[in-house]
Amino acid sequence: MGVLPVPAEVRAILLDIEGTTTPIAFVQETLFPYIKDNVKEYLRAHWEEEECQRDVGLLRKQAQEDSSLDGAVPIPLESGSGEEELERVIQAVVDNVHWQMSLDRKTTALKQLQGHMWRAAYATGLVKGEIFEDVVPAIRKWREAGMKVYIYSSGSVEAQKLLFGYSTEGDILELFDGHFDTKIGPKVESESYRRIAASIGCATNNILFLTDVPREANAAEEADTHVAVVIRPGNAGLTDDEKSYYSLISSFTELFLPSST
Ligand SMILES: CSCCC(=O)C(=O)COP(=O)(O)O
Ligand SMILES: [Mg+2]
Repeated sequence: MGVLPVPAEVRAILLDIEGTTTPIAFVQETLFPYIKDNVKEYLRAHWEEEECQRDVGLLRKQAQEDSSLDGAVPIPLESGSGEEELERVIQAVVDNVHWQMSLDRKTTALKQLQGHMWRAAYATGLVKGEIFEDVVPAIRKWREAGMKVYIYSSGSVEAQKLLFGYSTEGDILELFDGHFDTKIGPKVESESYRRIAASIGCATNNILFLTDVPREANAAEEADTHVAVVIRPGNAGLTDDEKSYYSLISSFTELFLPSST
């Protein structure tokens, strides 16, 4: 087992979810198929609700921005009433969601809808958020040492709270001091890490960001945030350059806090 000393100036640990706290397989083989299989039925059942209409509005706006992309799927406005017209628009939303998911896009519009759809899957016990076994004990230790702990995922804050609120370890939301999603900015842009630091009320170099994705680590580092790349079973491989450049950990237990005994 390796040991990675945490710089003394670090006051907060910022955690990615997929590939860091949680197996990629859980997201790709459980959460995402649930959306693909249920989106049409969900839209039919919730179409008249304000939240659903807000989600569709966001998806429509995103579709307009995406109109020049290969394979993009537009979402028309409902013109008139009637079952057939409703089905036409719903089918366009379904096709748009499937298209975005085929590219694993991280748009806020897609992530908002996904978060709302997973509510029922978690609440009925169909799905439980999977978490690597080292995660909870390590976070407890960090918190005892006075560290603040935050989540930053492309998954919406609502989706994050469901995953940790209905997890294989029970409701562990109390372990986190806050949550960030793409509303603060994309994970591959350094400005997002400056905004997160401002929101936490610290300097960017008071934060250590743990992620499986080198592009995200690179963006955080550009903002002067400390980073470590997490290697978990099922994660994408790293290049030799990435392996030698980044601090790597394969378990949260490898982080060594200055005050740890
Ligand atoms: C928060 S649960 C769903 C995860 C998700 O939708 C996703 O895109 C994962 O992105 P991450 O930034 O956690 O790698
Ligand atoms: Mg990730």
